[in-house]
Amino acid sequence: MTATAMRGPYLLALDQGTTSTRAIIFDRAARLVGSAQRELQQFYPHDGMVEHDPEHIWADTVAVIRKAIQRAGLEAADITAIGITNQRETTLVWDRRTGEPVHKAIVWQDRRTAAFCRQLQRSGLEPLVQERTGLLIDPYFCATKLVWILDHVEGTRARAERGELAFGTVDSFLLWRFTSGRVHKTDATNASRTMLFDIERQCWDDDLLEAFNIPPSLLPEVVDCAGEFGLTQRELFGSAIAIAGVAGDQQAATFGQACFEPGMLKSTYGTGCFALLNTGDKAVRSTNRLLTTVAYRLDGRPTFAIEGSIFVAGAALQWLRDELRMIWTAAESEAIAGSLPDSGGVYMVPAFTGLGAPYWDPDARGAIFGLTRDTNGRHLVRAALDAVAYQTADLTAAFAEDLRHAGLERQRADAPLVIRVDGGMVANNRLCQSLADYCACTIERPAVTETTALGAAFLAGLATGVYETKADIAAIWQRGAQFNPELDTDLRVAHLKGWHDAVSRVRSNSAEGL
Ligand SMILES: Nc1ncnc2c1ncn2[C@@H]1O[C@H](COP(=O)(O)OP(=O)(O)O)[C@@H](O)[C@H]1O
Ligand SMILES: O=P(O)(O)OC[C@H](O)CO
Repeated sequence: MTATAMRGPYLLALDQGTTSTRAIIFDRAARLVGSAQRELQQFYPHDGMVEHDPEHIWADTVAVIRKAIQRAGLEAADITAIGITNQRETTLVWDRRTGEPVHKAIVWQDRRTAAFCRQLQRSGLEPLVQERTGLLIDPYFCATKLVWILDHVEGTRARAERGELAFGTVDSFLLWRFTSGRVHKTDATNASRTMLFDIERQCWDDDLLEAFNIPPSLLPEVVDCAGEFGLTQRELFGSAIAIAGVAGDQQAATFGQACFEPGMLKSTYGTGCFALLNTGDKAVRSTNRLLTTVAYRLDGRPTFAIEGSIFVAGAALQWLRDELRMIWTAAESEAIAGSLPDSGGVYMVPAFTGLGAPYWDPDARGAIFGLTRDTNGRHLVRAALDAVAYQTADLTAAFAEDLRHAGLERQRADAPLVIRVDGGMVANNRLCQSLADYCACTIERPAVTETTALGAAFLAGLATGVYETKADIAAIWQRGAQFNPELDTDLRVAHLKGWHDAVSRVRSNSAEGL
């Protein structure tokens, strides 16, 4: 269907992700009307360091929005509102007067503060961090990255103390630029990833700010995910557009998947994998080292989630493609892996940047086990896909236990756990089947798999009356495909055991195990 055959209102989602920046325009029924995308340059200045250029992020943002509007055959005035969604935890500091960043953005994957985090753990700060923020001490989150900038970029601490600088995640930086410095805000989901935000009281935490020695004047105001975030400067797109929604990308995907009820679970498979389980108005504390986070906040009321974050999912296939040159495209992994009954006893633990949930081991490194004389490239491809499924199975086991502890078991104990999946990898049917097999649950793939962008559009639509309630949005969500477990239970148990043996051998303290 062409844009002209469709009718407004139109919502524009800006999805600023780790590897690319996308603008997607949806109509009210979540049909895609126009889109544009730009790859984002990655900087690896040193082992374990990952940076982005904030000026690239800004230039790409403006360019993809203009292009998407043009491709949709629309004008800025036709867009009801913009929803912003972004790679989370990536940390920026800029000058309040000029808007100029003082350093490149330090990306969520960056491990430069690993030693500092170990020192903080030894100092006994972790229980306070867990209680207030729902997080664990890890280089992943903003706080230690921000401290690094204040301590390593000459003059920044003094300038911060004089109130001259602003800190924010990518959403805040974009809001600042869109509004020419008039708005310094973030939403509660992005704030909940900083390690400085009290998720129960929904405010910045003075004790943590003091412990990290962070001047409060740096911080943005924290607001709901749907509301008034200001207008884009008129010169940018021809006329001003209202910004009416903001959420971190994994939370936006949760919203785009219409996971509005406690017990609903989504898992997104891109560079990494991030699974969020809605726990309603209760901030459930994990007994399995999962994170407690804000899923979304509307009308001042937070809805919480527990989250399992896996750092490497699709990135393992990129590695097979770019470094080992075993495949030409990630997509061909489906046929290659599907040509084998299993990985032939080969296990790949893709801990390239350490292990995330539930292990949280920044010093673990990747390994391949079980090689024999007849192992070939196809086994490695299968092992890479299976590793994504095994890691998800670790998360679902942890989710199930946490729910039991919290007395939040699914409404019907005999109903299979359902995971709504999305992200670039889930085009792969072999992966979806392995997810169903190893997690022993039903996998639902929506008709629209751009759920991150869709979630941001939904939030902007809620704020502007395009949708009246979340129920309107839930009615739009449609299943595209379903996968059910087919693997024999004994094989499932044996393969998971093989995986856990492999994981225990890459742990930096291998005695710890799971
Ligand atoms: N058909 C496929 N099978 C397996 N992996 C895929 C497939 N298509 C894309 N990928 C992987 O998905 C990732 C891209 O997904 P995307 O959601 O765009 O990621 P991100 O938002 O993290 O940049 C890449 O790592 C790529 O290797
Ligand atoms: O940009 P993505 O899709 O790789 O997501 C990154 C996450 O938000 C990191 O927490």
